[in-house]
Amino acid sequence: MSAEQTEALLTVRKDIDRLDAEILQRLAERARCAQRVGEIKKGPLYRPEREAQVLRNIAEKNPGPLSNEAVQRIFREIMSWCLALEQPLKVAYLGPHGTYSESAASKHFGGAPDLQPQQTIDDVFHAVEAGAAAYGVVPVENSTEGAVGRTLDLFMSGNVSVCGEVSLRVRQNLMTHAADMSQVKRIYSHSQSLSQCNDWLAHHAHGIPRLSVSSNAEAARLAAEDKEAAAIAGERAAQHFALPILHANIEDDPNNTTRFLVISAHDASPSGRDKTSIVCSALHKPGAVHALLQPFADEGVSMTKFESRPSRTGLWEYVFYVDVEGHREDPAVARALAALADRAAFLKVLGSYPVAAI
Ligand SMILES: O=C(O)C(=O)C[C@]1(C(=O)O)C=C[C@@H](O)C=C1
Repeated sequence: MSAEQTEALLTVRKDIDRLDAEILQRLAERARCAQRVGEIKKGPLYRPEREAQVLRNIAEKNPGPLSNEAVQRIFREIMSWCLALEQPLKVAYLGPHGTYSESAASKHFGGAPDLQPQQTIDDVFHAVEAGAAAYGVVPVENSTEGAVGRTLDLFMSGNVSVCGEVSLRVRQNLMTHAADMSQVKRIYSHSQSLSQCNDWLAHHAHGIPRLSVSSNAEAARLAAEDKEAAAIAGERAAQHFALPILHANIEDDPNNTTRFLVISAHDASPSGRDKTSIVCSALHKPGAVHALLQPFADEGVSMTKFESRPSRTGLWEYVFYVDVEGHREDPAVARALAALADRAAFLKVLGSYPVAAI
């Protein structure tokens, strides 16, 4: 580097040091404000609707050159650590360490909460119902694989509300200590991940046995112990088990996305851009399903999801999981829900929550 370049670099770094000191002072002021809010507030300290508003506001005011996603992720962390000053959060998720559910929990709550891995989706519901964790994160649908049936069934029988959603772009990677595919004798993964990589496996791993295990993280753990094995899992699992990624992004669908819901004892207040999730059942007669959903059309409320599942109670043949745009307190949504309650054999409002901001 020339003397001139060294000089220029020193000047810019001085600016960076000065700005960092200013940011730090501002962060301290912001954290003290959050502490004051915590003293004033009644009820739960975590406010999903307020966090969504802050994140949307940040994207609107972003002057660049950092992307909206970049600044939102930074502010996600700032709020996470400010909230931790008010109250440290416990969040249960479908473990073990390294799963996509863990990534979803971090994406939604930031780095501050105590993330508690659970063995099954049932355990996540139980942890929240028993109050062992204030919040839980459960997978609900994947763009390639469809609905996660167990989660839907537990919403029907369980006693929790939905207070948030997280959308996670799911990238699958083949990770192994083997030097190349010719040395790989078996491939472990969760059955859903194996089927998300069907085409890639047919072309690059033809004839290698695929072994389905309880989670991608478990697959990575097994591959870390066996030089002839590979796992298909996310980057987080590769990092956790120090497994080299031999082939990255091997999912067949370039837009492979999993949606998670955040569960707790309460739902969220209106944020201005919300969704409401319900589960309902129609009376057993012709045209009943059409009639059931008519109130949404009448009130101009858009449906963003409709999923039917065989009822497990024996009382009704099918139950329907429906997401609509808007909060249950919005007048049009409230009227539609009241009309639906009149004609449904069964209705449970799972909760209203902000549309995922990041
Ligand atoms: O506004 C509040 O209620 C706060 O507690 C502050 C704050 C924030 O840092 O902006 C922190 C936690 C809440 O979940 C929402 C927002």
